[in-house]
Amino acid sequence: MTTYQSDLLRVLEERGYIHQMTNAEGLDALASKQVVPGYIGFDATAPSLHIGSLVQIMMLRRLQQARHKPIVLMGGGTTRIGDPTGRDESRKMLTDEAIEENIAGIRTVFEKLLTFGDGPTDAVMVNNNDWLGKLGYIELLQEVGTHFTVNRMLTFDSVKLRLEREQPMTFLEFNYMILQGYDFRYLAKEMGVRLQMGGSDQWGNIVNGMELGRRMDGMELFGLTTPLLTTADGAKMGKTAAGAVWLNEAQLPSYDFWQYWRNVDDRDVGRFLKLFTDLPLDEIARLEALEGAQINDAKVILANEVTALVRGRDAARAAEATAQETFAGSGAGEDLPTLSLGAEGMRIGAALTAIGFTASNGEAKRKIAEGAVKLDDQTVSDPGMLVQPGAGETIRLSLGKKKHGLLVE
Ligand SMILES: Nc1ncnc2c1ncn2[C@@H]1O[C@H](COP(=O)(O)OP(=O)(O)OP(=O)(O)O)[C@@H](O)[C@H]1O
Ligand SMILES: N[C@@H](Cc1ccc(O)cc1)C(=O)O
Repeated sequence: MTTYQSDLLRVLEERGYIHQMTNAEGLDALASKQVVPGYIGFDATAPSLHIGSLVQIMMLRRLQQARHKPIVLMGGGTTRIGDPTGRDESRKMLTDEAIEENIAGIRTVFEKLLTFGDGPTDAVMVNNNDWLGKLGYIELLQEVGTHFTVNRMLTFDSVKLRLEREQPMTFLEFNYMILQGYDFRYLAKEMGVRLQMGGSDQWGNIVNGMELGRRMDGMELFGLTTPLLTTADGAKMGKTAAGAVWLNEAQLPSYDFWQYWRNVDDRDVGRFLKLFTDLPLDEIARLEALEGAQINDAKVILANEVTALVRGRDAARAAEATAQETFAGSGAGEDLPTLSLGAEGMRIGAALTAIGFTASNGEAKRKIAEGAVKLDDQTVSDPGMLVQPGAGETIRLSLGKKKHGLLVE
Protein backbone atom coordinates (compact mmCIF):
# COMPACT_ATOMS: atom_id res chain seq x y z
CA MET A 1 0.00 0.00 0.00
CA THR A 2 1.38 3.42 -0.96
CA THR A 3 1.66 6.12 1.68
CA TYR A 4 0.00 9.26 0.47
CA GLN A 5 0.50 12.76 1.88
CA SER A 6 -3.01 13.99 1.19
CA ASP A 7 -6.04 13.03 3.28
CA LEU A 8 -7.94 12.57 0.04
CA LEU A 9 -5.84 9.80 -1.48
CA ARG A 10 -5.18 8.19 1.89
CA VAL A 11 -8.90 7.85 2.59
CA LEU A 12 -9.75 6.74 -0.95
CA GLU A 13 -7.10 4.05 -0.82
CA GLU A 14 -7.89 2.82 2.71
CA ARG A 15 -11.57 2.52 1.90
CA GLY A 16 -11.12 0.69 -1.41
CA TYR A 17 -12.11 3.28 -4.02
CA ILE A 18 -9.00 3.29 -6.19
CA HIS A 19 -8.66 1.20 -9.34
CA GLN A 20 -6.52 3.37 -11.65
CA MET A 21 -5.04 6.84 -11.39
CA THR A 22 -3.07 9.07 -13.70
CA ASN A 23 0.01 10.62 -12.06
CA ALA A 24 -0.81 9.64 -8.48
CA GLU A 25 2.13 11.60 -7.09
CA GLY A 26 1.10 14.77 -8.85
CA LEU A 27 -2.48 14.49 -7.63
CA ASP A 28 -1.31 13.70 -4.10
CA ALA A 29 0.90 16.80 -4.07
CA LEU A 30 -1.90 18.98 -5.44
CA ALA A 31 -4.47 17.69 -2.93
CA SER A 32 -2.01 18.32 -0.05
CA LYS A 33 -1.68 21.98 -0.86
CA GLN A 34 -4.97 23.25 -2.31
CA VAL A 35 -8.68 22.64 -2.68
CA VAL A 36 -9.12 20.34 -5.68
CA PRO A 37 -12.39 20.70 -7.58
CA GLY A 38 -13.27 17.23 -8.88
CA TYR A 39 -16.21 16.04 -10.96
CA ILE A 40 -18.18 12.92 -11.82
CA GLY A 41 -20.78 12.82 -14.59
CA PHE A 42 -24.08 10.91 -14.52
CA ASP A 43 -26.20 10.40 -17.59
CA ALA A 44 -29.95 10.64 -17.17
CA THR A 45 -30.86 7.22 -18.60
CA ALA A 46 -33.36 6.35 -15.80
CA PRO A 47 -35.39 8.27 -13.20
CA SER A 48 -33.06 7.16 -10.41
CA LEU A 49 -29.43 6.14 -9.98
CA HIS A 50 -28.69 2.71 -8.50
CA ILE A 51 -26.22 1.38 -5.95
CA GLY A 52 -23.48 0.92 -8.60
CA SER A 53 -23.46 4.70 -9.00
CA LEU A 54 -23.58 5.05 -5.21
CA VAL A 55 -19.86 4.16 -5.23
CA GLN A 56 -19.33 7.30 -7.28
CA ILE A 57 -21.56 9.49 -5.14
CA MET A 58 -19.77 8.28 -2.00
CA MET A 59 -16.47 9.20 -3.64
CA LEU A 60 -17.73 12.76 -4.13
CA ARG A 61 -18.70 12.69 -0.44
CA ARG A 62 -15.16 11.59 0.51
CA LEU A 63 -13.79 14.40 -1.66
CA GLN A 64 -15.88 16.90 0.30
CA GLN A 65 -15.01 15.31 3.66
CA ALA A 66 -11.33 15.78 2.73
CA ARG A 67 -12.10 19.51 2.19
CA HIS A 68 -12.13 19.53 -1.60
CA LYS A 69 -14.90 20.62 -3.96
CA PRO A 70 -17.33 18.12 -5.54
CA ILE A 71 -18.92 18.97 -8.87
CA VAL A 72 -21.89 16.81 -9.89
CA LEU A 73 -22.43 16.82 -13.64
CA MET A 74 -25.86 15.90 -14.97
CA GLY A 75 -25.46 14.63 -18.51
CA GLY A 76 -28.42 16.47 -20.03
CA GLY A 77 -26.40 16.82 -23.27
CA THR A 78 -24.50 13.51 -23.32
CA THR A 79 -27.66 11.48 -22.60
CA ARG A 80 -28.85 12.65 -26.03
CA ILE A 81 -25.85 10.83 -27.54
CA GLY A 82 -25.71 7.71 -25.29
CA ASP A 83 -22.42 6.37 -23.90
CA PRO A 84 -21.46 3.24 -25.87
CA THR A 85 -19.01 2.19 -23.09
CA GLY A 86 -19.50 -1.43 -22.09
CA ARG A 87 -22.56 -1.92 -24.28
CA ASP A 88 -23.15 -4.22 -27.22
CA GLU A 89 -26.04 -2.22 -28.58
CA SER A 90 -26.98 1.42 -29.05
CA ARG A 91 -29.12 2.92 -26.33
CA LYS A 92 -32.67 3.79 -27.17
CA MET A 93 -33.20 7.50 -27.77
CA LEU A 94 -34.90 9.40 -24.98
CA THR A 95 -37.11 12.40 -25.61
CA ASP A 96 -36.05 15.77 -24.15
CA GLU A 97 -38.96 15.54 -21.70
CA ALA A 98 -37.88 12.10 -20.49
CA ILE A 99 -34.32 13.36 -19.95
CA GLU A 100 -35.60 16.35 -17.96
CA GLU A 101 -37.77 14.10 -15.83
CA ASN A 102 -34.91 11.70 -15.22
CA ILE A 103 -32.64 14.56 -14.15
CA ALA A 104 -35.29 15.80 -11.72
CA GLY A 105 -35.43 12.30 -10.19
CA ILE A 106 -31.68 11.68 -10.09
CA ARG A 107 -30.65 15.00 -8.56
CA THR A 108 -32.61 14.54 -5.30
CA VAL A 109 -30.22 11.93 -3.89
CA PHE A 110 -27.19 14.22 -4.09
CA GLU A 111 -28.74 16.70 -1.65
CA LYS A 112 -28.73 13.97 1.01
CA LEU A 113 -25.10 13.01 0.57
CA LEU A 114 -23.38 16.30 -0.27
CA THR A 115 -23.55 19.85 1.08
CA PHE A 116 -24.36 22.31 -1.69
CA GLY A 117 -23.68 26.07 -1.61
CA ASP A 118 -21.29 28.86 -2.57
CA GLY A 119 -18.41 28.13 -0.18
CA PRO A 120 -15.00 26.90 -1.40
CA THR A 121 -15.70 23.26 -0.62
CA ASP A 122 -19.46 23.32 -1.22
CA ALA A 123 -20.82 21.01 -3.89
CA VAL A 124 -22.12 22.40 -7.17
CA MET A 125 -24.39 20.77 -9.75
CA VAL A 126 -24.03 21.53 -13.47
CA ASN A 127 -25.75 20.25 -16.59
CA ASN A 128 -23.63 19.71 -19.70
CA ASN A 129 -26.56 20.55 -21.96
CA ASP A 130 -25.89 24.18 -20.97
CA TRP A 131 -22.68 24.19 -23.01
CA LEU A 132 -22.89 21.15 -25.32
CA GLY A 133 -26.35 22.24 -26.48
CA LYS A 134 -24.90 25.53 -27.76
CA LEU A 135 -22.00 24.06 -29.71
CA GLY A 136 -22.20 24.46 -33.49
CA TYR A 137 -21.11 21.46 -35.56
CA ILE A 138 -18.46 23.27 -37.61
CA GLU A 139 -17.14 24.98 -34.50
CA LEU A 140 -16.90 21.67 -32.64
CA LEU A 141 -15.11 19.98 -35.53
CA GLN A 142 -12.64 22.83 -35.86
CA GLU A 143 -12.01 23.46 -32.21
CA VAL A 144 -12.02 19.92 -30.85
CA GLY A 145 -12.10 17.52 -33.79
CA THR A 146 -8.60 18.50 -34.83
CA HIS A 147 -7.25 17.15 -31.53
CA PHE A 148 -8.64 13.65 -31.95
CA THR A 149 -7.34 11.15 -34.47
CA VAL A 150 -9.69 8.46 -35.68
CA ASN A 151 -6.74 6.06 -35.38
CA ARG A 152 -6.58 6.60 -31.63
CA MET A 153 -10.36 6.71 -31.16
CA LEU A 154 -10.55 3.24 -32.63
CA THR A 155 -8.22 1.90 -29.95
CA PHE A 156 -10.52 2.68 -26.99
CA ASP A 157 -12.43 -0.26 -25.56
CA SER A 158 -15.82 1.41 -26.03
CA VAL A 159 -15.22 1.35 -29.81
CA LYS A 160 -12.83 -1.56 -30.21
CA LEU A 161 -15.06 -4.14 -28.53
CA ARG A 162 -18.05 -3.25 -30.71
CA LEU A 163 -15.95 -3.54 -33.85
CA GLU A 164 -14.40 -6.82 -32.74
CA ARG A 165 -17.85 -8.26 -32.07
CA GLU A 166 -19.07 -6.88 -35.39
CA GLN A 167 -21.84 -5.00 -33.61
CA PRO A 168 -22.80 -1.74 -35.29
CA MET A 169 -21.67 1.53 -33.75
CA THR A 170 -23.42 4.63 -35.03
CA PHE A 171 -21.55 7.81 -35.82
CA LEU A 172 -23.60 9.47 -33.08
CA GLU A 173 -22.20 7.13 -30.41
CA PHE A 174 -18.70 7.37 -31.86
CA ASN A 175 -18.78 11.06 -30.88
CA TYR A 176 -19.56 10.40 -27.22
CA MET A 177 -15.94 10.38 -26.04
CA ILE A 178 -15.29 13.71 -27.73
CA LEU A 179 -18.16 15.33 -25.86
CA GLN A 180 -17.19 13.88 -22.47
CA GLY A 181 -13.64 15.04 -23.23
CA TYR A 182 -14.96 18.49 -24.04
CA ASP A 183 -16.78 18.59 -20.68
CA PHE A 184 -13.60 17.99 -18.70
CA ARG A 185 -11.72 20.67 -20.56
CA TYR A 186 -14.69 23.08 -20.28
CA LEU A 187 -15.04 22.56 -16.51
CA ALA A 188 -11.29 22.95 -16.08
CA LYS A 189 -11.36 26.31 -17.84
CA GLU A 190 -14.60 27.63 -16.39
CA MET A 191 -14.53 26.22 -12.85
CA GLY A 192 -10.92 25.24 -12.20
CA VAL A 193 -11.78 21.50 -12.15
CA ARG A 194 -8.59 19.39 -12.04
CA LEU A 195 -9.89 15.88 -11.44
CA GLN A 196 -12.45 13.61 -13.08
CA MET A 197 -13.52 10.39 -11.40
CA GLY A 198 -15.82 7.52 -12.38
CA GLY A 199 -16.13 3.74 -12.59
CA SER A 200 -13.30 1.85 -14.33
CA ASP A 201 -15.38 1.66 -17.52
CA GLN A 202 -15.01 5.44 -17.80
CA TRP A 203 -11.21 5.38 -18.05
CA GLY A 204 -11.05 5.98 -21.81
CA ASN A 205 -13.51 8.88 -21.68
CA ILE A 206 -11.59 10.46 -18.79
CA VAL A 207 -8.19 10.11 -20.47
CA ASN A 208 -9.56 11.75 -23.62
CA GLY A 209 -10.57 14.84 -21.64
CA MET A 210 -7.18 15.03 -19.94
CA GLU A 211 -5.42 14.92 -23.29
CA LEU A 212 -7.71 17.55 -24.75
CA GLY A 213 -6.98 19.90 -21.82
CA ARG A 214 -3.27 19.39 -22.31
CA ARG A 215 -3.37 19.89 -26.09
CA MET A 216 -5.67 22.92 -26.11
CA ASP A 217 -4.57 24.76 -22.96
CA GLY A 218 -1.42 23.05 -21.70
CA MET A 219 -3.28 22.17 -18.47
CA GLU A 220 -2.44 19.15 -16.33
CA LEU A 221 -5.66 17.33 -15.44
CA PHE A 222 -6.02 14.15 -13.37
CA GLY A 223 -8.16 11.03 -13.63
CA LEU A 224 -9.12 8.43 -11.06
CA THR A 225 -11.37 5.40 -11.44
CA THR A 226 -12.95 2.99 -8.95
CA PRO A 227 -13.17 -0.73 -9.50
CA LEU A 228 -16.45 -1.69 -11.12
CA LEU A 229 -18.01 -3.33 -8.14
CA THR A 230 -19.34 -6.81 -8.26
CA THR A 231 -20.88 -8.77 -5.40
CA ALA A 232 -19.05 -11.77 -3.95
CA ASP A 233 -20.91 -14.00 -6.41
CA GLY A 234 -19.62 -12.00 -9.38
CA ALA A 235 -22.70 -10.01 -10.44
CA LYS A 236 -22.22 -6.31 -11.39
CA MET A 237 -23.45 -4.34 -8.42
CA GLY A 238 -26.62 -2.50 -8.93
CA LYS A 239 -28.67 -5.08 -10.71
CA THR A 240 -30.33 -8.10 -9.13
CA ALA A 241 -32.52 -10.82 -10.63
CA ALA A 242 -35.54 -8.62 -10.02
CA GLY A 243 -33.92 -5.42 -11.40
CA ALA A 244 -31.64 -2.65 -10.17
CA VAL A 245 -31.32 -1.62 -6.53
CA TRP A 246 -32.53 1.95 -7.03
CA LEU A 247 -31.57 4.83 -4.78
CA ASN A 248 -34.92 6.63 -5.01
CA GLU A 249 -37.92 5.64 -2.92
CA ALA A 250 -40.24 5.97 -5.94
CA GLN A 251 -38.39 3.12 -7.68
CA LEU A 252 -37.70 0.96 -4.61
CA PRO A 253 -39.41 1.13 -1.19
CA SER A 254 -37.04 1.79 1.73
CA TYR A 255 -37.85 -1.58 3.27
CA ASP A 256 -36.56 -3.40 0.15
CA PHE A 257 -33.54 -1.10 -0.01
CA TRP A 258 -32.76 -1.91 3.63
CA GLN A 259 -33.29 -5.64 3.00
CA TYR A 260 -30.77 -5.63 0.14
CA TRP A 261 -28.01 -4.55 2.52
CA ARG A 262 -29.25 -6.79 5.34
CA ASN A 263 -28.92 -9.80 3.04
CA VAL A 264 -25.52 -9.20 1.41
CA ASP A 265 -23.05 -12.06 1.25
CA ASP A 266 -20.89 -12.42 4.41
CA ARG A 267 -17.79 -11.80 2.29
CA ASP A 268 -19.05 -8.37 1.19
CA VAL A 269 -19.76 -6.90 4.63
CA GLY A 270 -16.37 -5.29 5.32
CA ARG A 271 -15.89 -3.97 1.79
CA PHE A 272 -19.37 -2.44 1.69
CA LEU A 273 -19.06 -0.87 5.15
CA LYS A 274 -15.91 0.91 3.97
CA LEU A 275 -17.37 2.12 0.69
CA PHE A 276 -20.93 2.95 1.66
CA THR A 277 -20.87 4.16 5.29
CA ASP A 278 -19.01 6.80 7.28
CA LEU A 279 -18.19 4.40 10.13
CA PRO A 280 -14.53 4.65 11.23
CA LEU A 281 -12.17 1.97 9.97
CA ASP A 282 -11.43 0.49 13.40
CA GLU A 283 -15.15 -0.02 14.00
CA ILE A 284 -15.45 -1.65 10.56
CA ALA A 285 -12.50 -3.93 11.34
CA ARG A 286 -14.34 -5.10 14.47
CA LEU A 287 -17.58 -5.68 12.57
CA GLU A 288 -16.06 -7.57 9.68
CA ALA A 289 -14.26 -9.90 12.06
CA LEU A 290 -17.59 -11.11 13.47
CA GLU A 291 -18.43 -14.68 12.60
CA GLY A 292 -21.33 -17.08 12.52
CA ALA A 293 -24.69 -15.62 13.50
CA GLN A 294 -23.03 -12.42 14.74
CA ILE A 295 -22.16 -11.32 11.22
CA ASN A 296 -25.89 -10.63 10.90
CA ASP A 297 -25.51 -7.83 13.47
CA ALA A 298 -22.89 -6.27 11.19
CA LYS A 299 -25.30 -6.56 8.26
CA VAL A 300 -28.05 -4.80 10.23
CA ILE A 301 -25.59 -1.98 10.98
CA LEU A 302 -24.66 -1.85 7.28
CA ALA A 303 -28.35 -1.71 6.31
CA ASN A 304 -29.11 0.97 8.89
CA GLU A 305 -26.15 3.16 7.96
CA VAL A 306 -26.61 3.04 4.19
CA THR A 307 -30.38 3.47 4.42
CA ALA A 308 -29.91 6.43 6.79
CA LEU A 309 -27.49 8.10 4.35
CA VAL A 310 -29.59 7.55 1.24
CA ARG A 311 -33.16 7.58 2.62
CA GLY A 312 -32.83 9.29 6.01
CA ARG A 313 -32.56 8.00 9.58
CA ASP A 314 -36.35 7.66 9.99
CA ALA A 315 -36.61 5.39 6.96
CA ALA A 316 -33.80 3.23 8.33
CA ARG A 317 -35.51 2.92 11.72
CA ALA A 318 -38.88 2.08 10.16
CA ALA A 319 -37.32 -0.59 7.94
CA GLU A 320 -35.46 -2.19 10.82
CA ALA A 321 -38.63 -2.22 12.95
CA THR A 322 -40.60 -3.82 10.10
CA ALA A 323 -37.94 -6.48 9.65
CA GLN A 324 -37.98 -7.27 13.34
CA GLU A 325 -41.76 -7.60 13.37
CA THR A 326 -41.79 -9.68 10.21
CA PHE A 327 -39.15 -12.10 11.36
CA ALA A 328 -40.52 -12.31 14.87
CA GLY A 329 -43.61 -13.58 13.04
CA SER A 330 -45.88 -11.05 14.71
CA GLY A 331 -47.90 -10.00 11.72
CA ALA A 332 -47.53 -7.42 9.02
CA GLY A 333 -45.18 -4.49 9.55
CA GLU A 334 -46.24 -1.09 8.31
CA ASP A 335 -43.36 -0.58 5.97
CA LEU A 336 -43.72 -3.65 3.72
CA PRO A 337 -44.24 -3.05 0.01
CA THR A 338 -47.95 -3.00 -0.74
CA LEU A 339 -49.69 -3.82 -4.01
CA SER A 340 -53.29 -2.95 -4.84
CA LEU A 341 -54.89 -5.64 -6.99
CA GLY A 342 -58.18 -3.87 -7.71
CA ALA A 343 -61.64 -5.39 -7.29
CA GLU A 344 -61.00 -8.04 -9.96
CA GLY A 345 -57.84 -9.33 -8.23
CA MET A 346 -54.72 -10.69 -9.98
CA ARG A 347 -53.09 -14.06 -10.74
CA ILE A 348 -50.44 -14.92 -8.15
CA GLY A 349 -47.65 -15.08 -10.79
CA ALA A 350 -48.45 -11.60 -12.08
CA ALA A 351 -48.70 -10.25 -8.52
CA LEU A 352 -45.18 -11.55 -7.68
CA THR A 353 -43.77 -9.70 -10.67
CA ALA A 354 -45.85 -6.55 -10.16
CA ILE A 355 -44.64 -6.19 -6.56
CA GLY A 356 -41.03 -6.62 -7.79
CA PHE A 357 -40.19 -9.99 -6.20
CA THR A 358 -39.61 -11.69 -9.56
CA ALA A 359 -38.38 -10.31 -12.87
CA SER A 360 -40.87 -12.15 -15.07
CA ASN A 361 -43.89 -14.41 -14.93
CA GLY A 362 -41.60 -17.29 -15.93
CA GLU A 363 -39.47 -16.72 -12.85
CA ALA A 364 -42.64 -16.43 -10.72
CA LYS A 365 -43.82 -19.82 -12.02
CA ARG A 366 -40.49 -21.42 -11.16
CA LYS A 367 -40.56 -20.01 -7.64
CA ILE A 368 -44.08 -21.33 -7.14
CA ALA A 369 -43.02 -24.77 -8.44
CA GLU A 370 -40.12 -24.70 -5.93
CA GLY A 371 -42.64 -24.14 -3.11
CA ALA A 372 -41.07 -20.78 -2.25
CA VAL A 373 -44.26 -18.68 -2.44
CA LYS A 374 -46.74 -18.27 0.43
CA LEU A 375 -49.96 -16.39 0.98
CA ASP A 376 -50.61 -15.75 4.67
CA ASP A 377 -48.10 -18.53 5.45
CA GLN A 378 -49.84 -21.11 3.19
CA THR A 379 -47.65 -22.47 0.37
CA VAL A 380 -49.06 -21.74 -3.08
CA SER A 381 -48.82 -24.47 -5.73
CA ASP A 382 -50.97 -23.12 -8.59
CA PRO A 383 -49.35 -20.28 -10.60
CA GLY A 384 -52.75 -19.46 -12.09
CA MET A 385 -54.38 -18.93 -8.70
CA LEU A 386 -56.45 -15.75 -8.50
CA VAL A 387 -55.71 -13.55 -5.49
CA GLN A 388 -58.63 -11.31 -4.61
CA PRO A 389 -58.47 -9.50 -1.27
CA GLY A 390 -61.87 -8.24 -0.07
CA ALA A 391 -62.46 -4.61 0.91
CA GLY A 392 -60.29 -3.77 3.93
CA GLU A 393 -58.57 -7.20 3.81
CA THR A 394 -54.76 -7.56 3.71
CA ILE A 395 -53.06 -10.72 2.46
CA ARG A 396 -49.40 -11.29 3.21
CA LEU A 397 -47.33 -12.46 0.23
CA SER A 398 -43.93 -14.07 0.90
CA LEU A 399 -41.18 -15.26 -1.42
CA GLY A 400 -38.67 -17.39 0.47
CA LYS A 401 -37.80 -16.27 3.97
CA LYS A 402 -36.76 -12.77 3.12
CA LYS A 403 -39.23 -11.10 0.79
CA HIS A 404 -42.58 -10.08 2.20
CA GLY A 405 -45.27 -7.76 0.89
CA LEU A 406 -48.91 -6.94 1.38
CA LEU A 407 -51.72 -7.43 -1.12
CA VAL A 408 -54.83 -5.27 -0.82
CA GLU A 409 -57.88 -4.67 -2.97
N1 LIG B 1 -21.15 -1.62 -10.22
C1 LIG B 1 -20.54 -0.45 -10.29
N2 LIG B 1 -19.41 -0.22 -9.56
C2 LIG B 1 -18.78 0.97 -9.62
N3 LIG B 1 -19.18 1.99 -10.38
C3 LIG B 1 -20.28 1.82 -11.13
C4 LIG B 1 -21.03 0.60 -11.13
N4 LIG B 1 -22.10 0.73 -11.97
C5 LIG B 1 -22.01 1.98 -12.48
N5 LIG B 1 -20.91 2.64 -12.00
C6 LIG B 1 -20.42 4.00 -12.31
O1 LIG B 1 -21.45 4.92 -12.00
C7 LIG B 1 -21.41 6.02 -12.91
C8 LIG B 1 -22.76 6.15 -13.54
O2 LIG B 1 -23.00 5.02 -14.32
P1 LIG B 1 -24.34 4.69 -15.05
O3 LIG B 1 -25.45 5.46 -14.44
O4 LIG B 1 -24.08 4.82 -16.50
O5 LIG B 1 -24.48 3.17 -14.59
P2 LIG B 1 -24.71 1.88 -15.45
O6 LIG B 1 -25.33 0.85 -14.58
O7 LIG B 1 -23.40 1.51 -16.09
O8 LIG B 1 -25.78 2.41 -16.47
P3 LIG B 1 -26.37 1.68 -17.69
O9 LIG B 1 -26.95 0.38 -17.20
O10 LIG B 1 -27.41 2.68 -18.15
O11 LIG B 1 -25.21 1.52 -18.63
C9 LIG B 1 -20.26 5.70 -13.90
O12 LIG B 1 -19.09 6.38 -13.45
C10 LIG B 1 -20.10 4.21 -13.79
O13 LIG B 1 -18.78 3.82 -14.07
N1 LIG C 1 -20.28 8.69 -19.53
C1 LIG C 1 -20.67 8.69 -18.15
C2 LIG C 1 -21.45 9.91 -17.76
C3 LIG C 1 -20.70 11.20 -17.99
C4 LIG C 1 -21.20 12.17 -18.87
C5 LIG C 1 -20.52 13.35 -19.11
C6 LIG C 1 -19.31 13.58 -18.45
O1 LIG C 1 -18.63 14.74 -18.68
C7 LIG C 1 -18.80 12.65 -17.56
C8 LIG C 1 -19.49 11.44 -17.34
C9 LIG C 1 -21.52 7.42 -17.85
O2 LIG C 1 -22.06 6.86 -18.74
O3 LIG C 1 -21.65 7.04 -16.74
